[in-house]
Amino acid sequence: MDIKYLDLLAKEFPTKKSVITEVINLNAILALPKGTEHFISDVHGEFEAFQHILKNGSGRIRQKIAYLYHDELDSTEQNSLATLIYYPQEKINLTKDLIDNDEKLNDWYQKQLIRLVTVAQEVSSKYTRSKVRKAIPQEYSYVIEELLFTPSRQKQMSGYYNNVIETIVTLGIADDFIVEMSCLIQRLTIDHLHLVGDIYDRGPEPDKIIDSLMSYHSVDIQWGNHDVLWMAAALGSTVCQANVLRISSRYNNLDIIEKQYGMSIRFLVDFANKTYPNPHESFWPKLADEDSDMPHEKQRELASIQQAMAMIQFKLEGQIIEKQPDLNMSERSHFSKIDFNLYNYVHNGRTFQLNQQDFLSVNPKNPLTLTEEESKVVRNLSELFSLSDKLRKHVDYLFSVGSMYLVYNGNLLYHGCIPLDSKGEFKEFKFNDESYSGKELFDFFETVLRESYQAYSNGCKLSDDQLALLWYLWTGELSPLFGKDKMTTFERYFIQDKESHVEVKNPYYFLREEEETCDNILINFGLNPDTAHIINGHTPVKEVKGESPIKSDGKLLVIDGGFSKPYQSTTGIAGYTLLFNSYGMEIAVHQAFSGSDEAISKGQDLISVKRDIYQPSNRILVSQTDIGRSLQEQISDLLDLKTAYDQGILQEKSN
Ligand SMILES: O=P(O)(O)OC[C@H]1O[C@](O)(COP(=O)(O)O)[C@@H](O)[C@@H]1O
Ligand SMILES: [Mn+2]
Repeated sequence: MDIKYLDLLAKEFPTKKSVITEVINLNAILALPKGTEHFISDVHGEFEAFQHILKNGSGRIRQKIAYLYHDELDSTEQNSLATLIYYPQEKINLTKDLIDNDEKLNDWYQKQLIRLVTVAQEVSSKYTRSKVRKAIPQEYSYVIEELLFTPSRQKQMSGYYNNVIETIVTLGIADDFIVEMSCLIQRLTIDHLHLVGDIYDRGPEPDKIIDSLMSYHSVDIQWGNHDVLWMAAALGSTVCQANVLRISSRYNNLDIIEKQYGMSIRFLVDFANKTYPNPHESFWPKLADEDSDMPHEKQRELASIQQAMAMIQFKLEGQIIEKQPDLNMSERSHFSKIDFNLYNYVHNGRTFQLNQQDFLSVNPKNPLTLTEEESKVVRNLSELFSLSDKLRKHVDYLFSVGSMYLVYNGNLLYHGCIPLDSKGEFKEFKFNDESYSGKELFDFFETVLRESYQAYSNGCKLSDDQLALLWYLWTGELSPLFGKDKMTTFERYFIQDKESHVEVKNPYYFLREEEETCDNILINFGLNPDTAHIINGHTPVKEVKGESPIKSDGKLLVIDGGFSKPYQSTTGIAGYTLLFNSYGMEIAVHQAFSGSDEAISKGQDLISVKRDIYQPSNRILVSQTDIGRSLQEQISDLLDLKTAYDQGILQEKSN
């Protein structure tokens, strides 16, 4: 090994003894069971449901409780302990309301504390002490360490536990202590979280999801089409900004724009009210059940905004399509194709009649040109997007932990698809005389995104190519994040005939049922098809129609979390998440989440079934993971350093 590198390493390990200690420590870590990976996708702004699944580790905590307490506690008591761990403060408050006798309450506290310590011991058992120590909150570190690290039998017998726990209750810090212990259990149950895309759109609180991810202990993100739409909007893409505003008004989520991201869009509301005061019914907002009694006038205003933004969107999209023939999307430049005398347009030899004639902001002679007022709206919006510090912070975060795909512990993770032709060959996307397919296509778009981010961070405007490609990622036929032949937004607004609304999925979505397809993909990404899995988000699994999230005999797993309330009628249940721990992989099936209040009062996890994907014959150890491989490299470097000390090439430094 390079002597310069050894010299550097020697600064951290100046003596032979310190080298040996570290080698023993790292070797011990390699022999531990692998940590639990948790995969979640398509959370679509549903913060509460997302939090619930984070808190319960997709049922993992409830499993641990069942394992520890199957003899001692019945299922209701086990649920109650689980709820305490997920929502400690709320559960304490609820209990205080129910128990008005101090003695009984103290008794309750003591019981719960002992149970929490037992669960915490169980979930910390597969980590080194040093890792657990780092996760323990400062305030009670001494007591928690004392309770966790000393053999429980011995202490239970001597009454030691009861004594410590009694003191906690007498000192009046039991509430705090329970909260800290519960958070520690949550923290230790999941070692690493993968979010397989689509944090944004449809639901009300994507910003809170990102905030909670930012404080989560270990996470990566595979960008979804909706995430990239917001990232591109933040980087100054006006066409993506128009899409974001259109979708936000469609789902009554303008508060995200105005309150959370601090953009004051009064000018847009005024413009929309004036330009489209009587919007067509197809622009009416999609409301959550709890908002269904929204006053008509407010709904009308949202529809006006949606229509005004849709018109701007279709113009800007048409402009990009005409400027960039390489996108191969001329069919999607709708306004250029409309006959504004007959209000119809011809597509594939068929004439489609439009369902409305309200094109008040469109000049039939120059249908793609923004009016002066629209230009002003676009300029103002663009400025607002560039000024939002919070959005900027969130997008910085998405770039820092996110990517188009990820290879992690021998598995391949991506949101959408690998575009294929009907024979299963990788489809080529041609742009500026270059062709990209398979992994190269993902890498190409990743570079486009990162270079655009760099340019924007340096205060530069994005190039036309960059702007075109970012928008294409959202909606283009060969976008690995989208995976359909077209996005029929225009048709759904303007054409009655439902046939025109169909979006045809890329052949990938039926070919992924076959092992050969999955093997080809895995090989293309440099993975071993005999052991690797593909983890895929994006498409709701239609369980009601008999579809399974497990494809190709378990090689590919679709884990659309089905969080999005407006889509739950399609899926039949809410959706799926995945766990990968030292015993193998299992899919958790979730029922629709009806709010944390209900979860607390009913004490239910809403996870109905677990399906095993694969179970290796032996437990998987850290040595078999990516981290394990890097620890093995560190050990080998340290052994080189030891040899250098042994042979006198380097001198030990005593301090
Ligand atoms: O139901 P909406 O809001 O009109 O959205 C439909 C659009 O969303 C998409 O399904 C994309 O969103 P997803 O990534 O969540 O599937 C498009 O294919 C479709 O045109
Ligand atoms: Mn998606």
